[in-house]
Amino acid sequence: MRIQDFHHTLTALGARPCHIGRINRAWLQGLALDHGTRHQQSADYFPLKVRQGLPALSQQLATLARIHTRHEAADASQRLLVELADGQMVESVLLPRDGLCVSSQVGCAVGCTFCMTGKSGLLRQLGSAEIVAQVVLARRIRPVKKVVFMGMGEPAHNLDNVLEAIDFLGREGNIAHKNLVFSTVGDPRVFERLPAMQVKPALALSLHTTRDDLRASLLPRAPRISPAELVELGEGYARQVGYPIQYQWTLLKGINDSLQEMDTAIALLKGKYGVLNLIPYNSMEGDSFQRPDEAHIRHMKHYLHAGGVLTKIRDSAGQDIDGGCGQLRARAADRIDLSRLRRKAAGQS
Ligand SMILES: C[S@@+](CC[C@H](N)C(=O)[O-])C[C@H]1O[C@@H](n2cnc3c(N)ncnc32)[C@H](O)[C@@H]1O
Ligand code: SF4
Repeated sequence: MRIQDFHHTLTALGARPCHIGRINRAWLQGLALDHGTRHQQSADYFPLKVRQGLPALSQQLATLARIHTRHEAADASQRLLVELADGQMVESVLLPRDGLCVSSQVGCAVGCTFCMTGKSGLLRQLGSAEIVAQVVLARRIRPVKKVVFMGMGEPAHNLDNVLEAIDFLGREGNIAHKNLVFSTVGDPRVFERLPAMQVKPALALSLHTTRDDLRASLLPRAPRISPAELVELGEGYARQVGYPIQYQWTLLKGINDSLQEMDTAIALLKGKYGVLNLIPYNSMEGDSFQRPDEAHIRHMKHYLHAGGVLTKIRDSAGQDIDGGCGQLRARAADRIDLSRLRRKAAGQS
């Protein structure tokens, strides 16, 4: 379901923009849709037909997403396995300091070799209302002031829904535009659409290496844009919006953690309006990748810093609870007959 469908239904019931605005804000705060204010009860505010239609609409929104399981981690993050109306599952992660990581797709077509979400391929897109519903669920647990699109899926492959959700959260959801973070492997459409948005999100570019050939093998179905070109495009966007690009670098031992790689990263990123996030690989069962040793990761950070690149080490949240993107879902899917969900996604009975 898209947010615009929700709004069309309200308009058909006779709701005016001011009514729709109030209903939006109630939904986004996790309150009842007919929530009144201290000064004005809903009966005095909404037209009768709107009031009569709200219970059915509330029911529809409530079934968009519900918490299947909740896992609290030692680092104050919480992973939510969220069940959608058709039984598909996605992950949302409540991050420390009022952040939330949301999913934009069930599965992902890019197929990064180190990512659990990529293993299933794309099962289906999330509607914009399903993306926002993850924020609503999280807000019932604790405040959310930052939303990062770093959960399951490639936002650039579901642009209309993701941008609609960003616009809605930025206008009505009380979230600063720079606190909406669009994370992508990079796609020409991103650099056409984002600069034209009224709500311009911050951008995270999943770079992982400066080498074209290595990037092509790690991210097999990402658009073929060279790392140098990606950085140039990212720099243009960062200068336009006034907030830095976050370059993501999932650290894989012996693959993209050499000092030679760091030297080329310095050559590419020094002087750029960005920050490099080193994300130590979060291991999946039965794979061949490893994260580099702690001492090497710290050395890399200092080396990059000394070379003039602002660098941070970012562990995936909730290391003790299947912290890698897609791992919770994968475990649950082992238990709930994945093939049935695949048939459902393909529209077969
Ligand atoms: C899951 S992706 C979702 C957003 C988008 N598809 C992207 O790649 O930027 C968010 C980030 O998680 C990282 N990631 C995926 N699997 C990981 C793993 N096993 N360990 C560490 N980081 C991982 C990716 O490299 C990416 O930077
Ligand atoms: S890292 Fe991002 S683009 Fe790659 S498979 Fe995972 S979700 Fe998709």
